Amino acid sequence: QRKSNRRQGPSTRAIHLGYDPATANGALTPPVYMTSTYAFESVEQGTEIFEGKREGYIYGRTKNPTQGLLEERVADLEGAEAGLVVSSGMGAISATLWTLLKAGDRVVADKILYGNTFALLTKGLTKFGVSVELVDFGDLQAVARAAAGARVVYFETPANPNLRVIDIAAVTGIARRAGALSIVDNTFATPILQRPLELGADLVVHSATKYLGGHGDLLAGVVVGKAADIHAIRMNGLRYLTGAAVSPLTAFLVLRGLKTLELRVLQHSRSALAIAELLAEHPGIASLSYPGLPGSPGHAVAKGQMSAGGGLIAFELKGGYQAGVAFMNALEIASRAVSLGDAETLVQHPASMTHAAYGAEERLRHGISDSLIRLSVGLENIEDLIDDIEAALSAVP
Ligand SMILES: C/C=C(/N=C/c1c(COP(=O)(O)O)cnc(C)c1O)C(=O)O
Repeated sequence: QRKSNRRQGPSTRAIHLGYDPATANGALTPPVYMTSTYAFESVEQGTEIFEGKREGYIYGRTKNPTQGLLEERVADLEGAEAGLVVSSGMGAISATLWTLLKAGDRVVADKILYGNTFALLTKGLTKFGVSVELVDFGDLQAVARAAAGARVVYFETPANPNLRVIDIAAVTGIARRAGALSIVDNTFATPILQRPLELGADLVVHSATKYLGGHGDLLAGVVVGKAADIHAIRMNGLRYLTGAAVSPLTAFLVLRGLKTLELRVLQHSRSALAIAELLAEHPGIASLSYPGLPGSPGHAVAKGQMSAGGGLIAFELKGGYQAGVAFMNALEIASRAVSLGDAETLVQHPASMTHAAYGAEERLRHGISDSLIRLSVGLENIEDLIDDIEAALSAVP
């Protein structure tokens, strides 16, 4: 019997919750159920499971024991009743939105989103009669005006790619008062640094491809929230709207990633802060955005909802686009690659890569400049990263 009934920390829960080796021949790590279907003891048993009268597994597109343990652990980390894991972040976002929305509904979303989320909203949902209104979520009056009559209010914070920070409690409060559901994409911060459900959000989505998996070796997506909502997204959004089922092997790899999530996110944050401080002092930097840095645009709001700044930094060089390209091409440890949250440091050019879906005019209107650089700070030793960045900065003509 434990001395205190204190709640265990996130790492302890991410490593131990919901699995007892005694249930699997003593295997310390959970089995990977590589099966597409499940045998019933009798027709009657199968019928009862289909009817939902009896717990059980039917077919790999909706449920799997390895996936289920991961869903339990991610939901626990986010403080959610339930979770659903699918095959990519876009799979989680589309399964969620297709389940909640029908023709005639309206979505209010922040203007700064991952490029393909922007495309799903503006080019995907609108084809089926859903209207989408992009609003500056920094202007709470504008959000309140737009949220009236909306079905969903959707945003990322910190947002991809310029690390814009949005006040979760303020925006989710506006959504609730308007009778709209609020959905927050928590990919950049992770539940280690911020838990939007505790701040009023109804649903949280993740690209588990990023920090949750943490090793650049998989694609997966997550949505967590109330059990009834997650059940509906599983049985509609996953089962027949998207079919975006995750591989049990991938679920096992994300389970493995979760064991070090806290360690990694705190290390990413320490290294990113050290690099942000270096860039803030560098004469060649024109603009810098890092939620954990005093003076950075979203720092005041970030301090109220994030326990550290995370691993992403967005900045521009004084020489604009050309200087940015020269800098990125001169890096030797950082890889020129999209994605983020990997052990490897990654650098990319949003305007021509992750946010090309916006188009040049929309990018400018939404504050994604052609000279913006997005840096995902990895787990390499910080001295090596600083040497690499300083050398690349001095290589800029
Ligand atoms: C190449 C991918 C990048 N991002 C993706 C992403 C997704 C979509 O997640 P999947 O890629 O479908 O797992 C959802 N939500 C956020 C905040 C994201 O950044 C990238 O920016 O570099």
